[in-house]
Amino acid sequence: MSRLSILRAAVPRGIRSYSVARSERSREPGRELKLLHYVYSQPDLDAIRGHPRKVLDLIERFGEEYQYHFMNVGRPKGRIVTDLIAELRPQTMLELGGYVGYSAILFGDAVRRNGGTRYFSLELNPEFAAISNMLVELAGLRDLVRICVGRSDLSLHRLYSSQTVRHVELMFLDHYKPAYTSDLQLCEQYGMVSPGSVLAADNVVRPGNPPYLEYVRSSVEQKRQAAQQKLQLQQGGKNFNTTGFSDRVLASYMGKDSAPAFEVVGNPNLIYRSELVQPEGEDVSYPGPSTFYYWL
Ligand SMILES: C[S@@+](CC[C@H](N)C(=O)[O-])C[C@H]1O[C@@H](n2cnc3c(N)ncnc32)[C@H](O)[C@@H]1O
Repeated sequence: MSRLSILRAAVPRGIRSYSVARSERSREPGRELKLLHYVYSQPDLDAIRGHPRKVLDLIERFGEEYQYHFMNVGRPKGRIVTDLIAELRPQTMLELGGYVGYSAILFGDAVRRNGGTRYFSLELNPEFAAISNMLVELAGLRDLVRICVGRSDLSLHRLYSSQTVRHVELMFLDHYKPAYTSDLQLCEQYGMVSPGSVLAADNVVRPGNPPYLEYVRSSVEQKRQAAQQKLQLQQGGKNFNTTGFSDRVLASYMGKDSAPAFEVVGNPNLIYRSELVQPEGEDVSYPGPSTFYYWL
């Protein structure tokens, strides 16, 4: 089960604990396409059409019935983000890593119910993006959710330079772990992430994301020094900081030899405020807590 953390500009929340059911679910290749067939072969498809919750229920039911593992954010962590959406009422929300659309449907629906108008789901894998698109369509969220196919840094650059998105109100990070920091820095450099932005990042404690946590917890002075050092060494942002990641994480999605598309140092003057929040759990056997960070 994946983890999630949230960064936000608001009153800190309390610490809650939660755990996640562990099971030996299959990671068989092609299960995502099977999911699409399963959903679209439902006899009561017309009753499902236009109902985001029913589409989410089907995604969950398919995984449970066939013991397939899907990398969806799921309900406990999802609830924390939907609570954030209800509180912040963002007009526009972005997610990095859309997979088959579970979070886009869950959060896109919440954005719409809270008066928002746009949800951008950035997904690297064109097959996942296509599946997501079809599920978003079925959920009746086509007008709100836009799926951007390709690597997140290029999509962020395109969204910024086309003036489609100038300020990130709420962003959900759930993609290639080493890209969390470089994508955040890219958003900072463009001014898309600025005071008032709220970031929710999954998996920062387990399997962990030490560079990201270090970056957002650093002081302005520390970040200025790091930025200067980076520029002096002419390392720029062309390498992902891979410190503390397992080989498995580095090899996932983009691959261990991948690099960010842009040389950026971010905006060291931004101050983030973070707080650990653990969502309420389901299964005490799960060995570690999930964490949520709130940033200002
Ligand atoms: C954990 S899944 C996302 C789950 C989804 N947020 C949900 O809860 O339904 C991670 C996804 O990020 C995508 N991904 C990985 N690296 C990416 C990148 N650099 N840009 C865009 N998407 C990426 C993967 O293809 C995968 O579909």
